[in-house]
This record gives sequence, C-alpha cells and structure tokens, in this order.
Amino acid sequence: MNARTAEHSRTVMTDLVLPSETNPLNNLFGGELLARMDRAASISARRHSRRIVVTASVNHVAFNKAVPLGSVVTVEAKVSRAFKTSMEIFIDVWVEDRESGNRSKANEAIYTFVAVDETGTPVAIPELIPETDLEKERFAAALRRKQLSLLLAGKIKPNDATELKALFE
Ligand SMILES: CC(=O)SCCNC(=O)CCNC(=O)[C@H](O)C(C)(C)COP(=O)(O)OP(=O)(O)OC[C@H]1O[C@@H](n2cnc3c(N)ncnc32)[C@H](O)[C@@H]1OP(=O)(O)O
Repeated sequence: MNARTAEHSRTVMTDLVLPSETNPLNNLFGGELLARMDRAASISARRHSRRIVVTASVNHVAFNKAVPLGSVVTVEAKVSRAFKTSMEIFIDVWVEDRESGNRSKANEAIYTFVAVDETGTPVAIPELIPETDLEKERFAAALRRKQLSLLLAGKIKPNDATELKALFE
C-alpha cells in the first residue's frame, strides 16, 4: 500500500451561516459546526484511505470564537496521522471578514476515523507522510492523543498509555 502525503487528504468546505443554523444569540449552533467538521473530516479520511470510513471518536473540540449569522465559514480538514486502521484528522475552522476578506481562525477539532470494509470490519490503510513543520508537529503528537482517547474510552489500561506516561517521567 503506497504511503500518501497529508496534503493529499486536504479537504476544504466553505459555506454561509444561515438563520436556521444559529442559536438565540444569532451565532452558529455548535451542533451544526460539529456536523460540518464531521463531513469535511470524513471526506479527508476517505481521500487518504480510499475506503468506507466511520467516525470513531471526537477527541477534541474548542469553540473559541462565536461565528455570527451571515459569516462565511471555511472548514479545512487533513489527516494528521494514519495508524493501522484508524486516522487522526485535524480540522481548522476559519471565518472570513466581510470587508477585508481576511481569514481568522475561529475553532479547531480533532476527530478519529476508522476505515472499514462492507461488513464494518476495520481494514488496513496506507501510511501518512507529513511534510510541513505543522504536519510533522501534529503527526508527532498524534500517538499521545490516540492513547488518551483509548484510555478515556476504557479501551486500554493506564500502563499501556506509554506516550502519556512519558509526559510525567
Ligand atoms: C461517517 C460517519 O459519521 S459514521 C457514523 C458514526 N460512526 C459510527 O457509526 C461508527 C460506529 N463504531 C464502529 O463501527 C466501531 O466501533 C469502529 C469501527 C469505529 C471500531 O471498531 P472496533 O471493534 O473497536 O475495532 P478495533 O478495536 O479494532 O479498533 C479499530 C481502530 O480504531 C481505533 N479506535 C477505536 N476506538 C477509538 C477511540 N475511541 N479513539 C481513538 N481510536 C479508537 C483503535 O485503536 C484501532 O486503531 P488502529 O487499528 O489504527 O490501531
């Protein structure tokens, strides 16, 4: 299986914030943003693996900045590391200023997707090659995040979270 670059999986989705997608403060509803991020991450995971992919976990979400009604929102997803059958996807959310056109970072999230066959059984995926400094940084920390997610889900024992333990040694 040929390794693929992180850039190969880059997925960019740009859309408006409509009235039906806002909360009582007229800002984008959190669940709507989660759905947009899930869609972009799913396409990104599919581009890397060329397989059916399912969301296994939402590892991290930060709603740092409210996104007002009418905003132009860009969701950018990229695979940050591929393991055996699972992939970590980093999602950056940008909002475009109407007058200047400048983009500012509003939110970010990290999702885990698993590639599966037609019966839903996990299948092996290609390795990921990080190229830029940011891609390399995210790649390096991904194993630690995977162990944290598995630990919180009760799927590994604390002793098996070697990367996490190393932080405290
Ligand atoms: C596109 C969509 O939105 S689909 C809708 C939402 N998602 C779903 O319906 C998925 C439902 N869940 C499932 O089908 C299963 O739980 C799966 C396929 C995600 C995992 O199946 P499991 O039987 O747990 O498989 P298994 O234990 O072999 O894990 C598969 C991989 O997922 C990883 N994984 C499983 N759970 C987690 C988790 N909570 N956090 C991080 N990684 C996880 C495992 O570490 C393993 O990774 P690796 O092979 O790269 O080392």
